[in-house]
Amino acid sequence: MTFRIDVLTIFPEYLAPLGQSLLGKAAARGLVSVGVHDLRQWTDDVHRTVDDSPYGGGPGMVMRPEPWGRALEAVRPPGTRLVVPTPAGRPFTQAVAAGWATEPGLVFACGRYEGIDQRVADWAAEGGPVSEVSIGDYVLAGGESAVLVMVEAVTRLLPGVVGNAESVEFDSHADGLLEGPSYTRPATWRGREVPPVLLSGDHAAIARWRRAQSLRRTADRRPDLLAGLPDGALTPADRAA
Ligand SMILES: COc1ccc2nc(C(=O)O)sc2c1
Repeated sequence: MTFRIDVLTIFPEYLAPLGQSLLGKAAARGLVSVGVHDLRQWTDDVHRTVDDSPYGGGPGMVMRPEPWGRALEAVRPPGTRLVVPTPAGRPFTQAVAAGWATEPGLVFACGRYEGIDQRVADWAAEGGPVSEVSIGDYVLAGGESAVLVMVEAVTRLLPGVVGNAESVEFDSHADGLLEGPSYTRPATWRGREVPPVLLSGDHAAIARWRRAQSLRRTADRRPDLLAGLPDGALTPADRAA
């Protein structure tokens, strides 16, 4: 089953990286298909206008609803989730990415200026799920960077995209915790040793050590993740770590 991604933007060249590396290989293998569309195709004036002044006054410009309505009618398969990156969105998380990866595809609407007329998302909700999401507590100039982030997070979870499926399973956030430290050769580098347990061949001890490191790093860097774990996620051994 090919996962279909469509992106609507006034800066299609910004999404060129979607054709590279991991996603490029996945597309070449038919796992993913990507369409990037210039919103101005659906404008209705000689100047190809996509923005206008905000009702009620205020700084900046708002993206007009008409081009978006026509573009979404042309591009969005019925029932497909519409994702609208916005600083006012719900958090985009690994769990959200995992959920979206089980769907047939996604359509992304990249805002610019002060955002898209709210009636577009409200109207689009009549034709399928709409997710207004943010990739973090900072403000970008537009949705394009956020789309690159979200497309990468989602597509790497699709079956067959990442070579070693196990590596996805042990990613940071995959189990709600941060990944612990990783090491490779040489065993000693500039006077620094690799933790001996990793050279011991004792796989049970290595697994315990890695879990303890993951818990310690999460408690230190992201205590909010620990607080958000479901009941029973931490074993007695975890609590003793
Ligand atoms: C106008 O469109 C925007 C502007 C800023 C912005 N910032 C985002 C974020 O996720 O931080 S998404 C997004 C979309």
